[in-house]
Amino acid sequence: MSSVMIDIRNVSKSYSEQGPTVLQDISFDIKKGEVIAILGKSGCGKSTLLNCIGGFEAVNNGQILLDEVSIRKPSKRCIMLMQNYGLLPWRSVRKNVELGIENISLSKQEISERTLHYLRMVGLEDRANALPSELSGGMQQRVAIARALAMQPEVILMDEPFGALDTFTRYYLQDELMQIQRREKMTIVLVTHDIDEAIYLADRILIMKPNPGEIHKEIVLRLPKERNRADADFQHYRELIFNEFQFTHETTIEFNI
Ligand SMILES: Nc1ncnc2c1ncn2[C@@H]1O[C@H](COP(=O)(O)OP(=O)(O)OP(=O)(O)O)[C@@H](O)[C@H]1O
Repeated sequence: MSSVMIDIRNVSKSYSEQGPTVLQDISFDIKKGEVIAILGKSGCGKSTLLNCIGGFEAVNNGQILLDEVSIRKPSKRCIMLMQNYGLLPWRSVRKNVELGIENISLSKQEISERTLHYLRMVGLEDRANALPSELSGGMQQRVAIARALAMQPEVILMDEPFGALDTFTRYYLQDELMQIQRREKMTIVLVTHDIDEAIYLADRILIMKPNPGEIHKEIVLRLPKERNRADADFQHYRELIFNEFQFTHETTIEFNI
């Protein structure tokens, strides 16, 4: 994992001429196969940054390069996984996964085989004919992950992908995602509010600060790929990040007994 894949150079962004600067002079790079988490308080510009990387929003200054070519519009090499799953309610699970690969030059059999392959990978091949409404939130997110994987992108952008799920489903899907990421060697950029999720999944965490949105700190996680939320190194990073957000030690409470 060494070559730079995405290069974000001095990027600034406002949504309108008179509007506030949402992103200011943001620069960092993302290596092929790397998992980057972008962490920050609400409104600091995380989703805006992700949308600029995906080519859904234009930048005002600077540029974003994918393999040295400027990103100006969305591409199949780099796709977005939304928090609300983006499934079509009238299409079966299988048909939802096929949606992403219908318009590329694959035969019907190839589409069907690829769809089943990724549904199997997320453990849902036996629900292929169900409608999204017949599945739990976690299962719907697995369908969305299978649909994204079936497109075989090189980069997956994730905006709070597990935010709406309960803790156990979230842990389960985080584990599943990491196994798939290792197998498929995808590059992932993950926006999250969840400090533990960032430490559990990422190689590197970028902490943003708001008004205007800037990269405040980069934390390289020197942890093995197989992580344990309970071990001392994990706690060390948790404390480091909590302190960055000044969650801890803002006030001292004394108890007089
Ligand atoms: N399409 C838009 N038009 C105008 N302003 C926008 C638009 N999208 C976002 N903003 C503004 O840009 C700022 C950053 O929003 P953004 O959604 O990128 O932040 P965020 O860090 O992802 O927030 P959250 O964690 O709450 O999702 C906010 O002030 C928001 O109101």
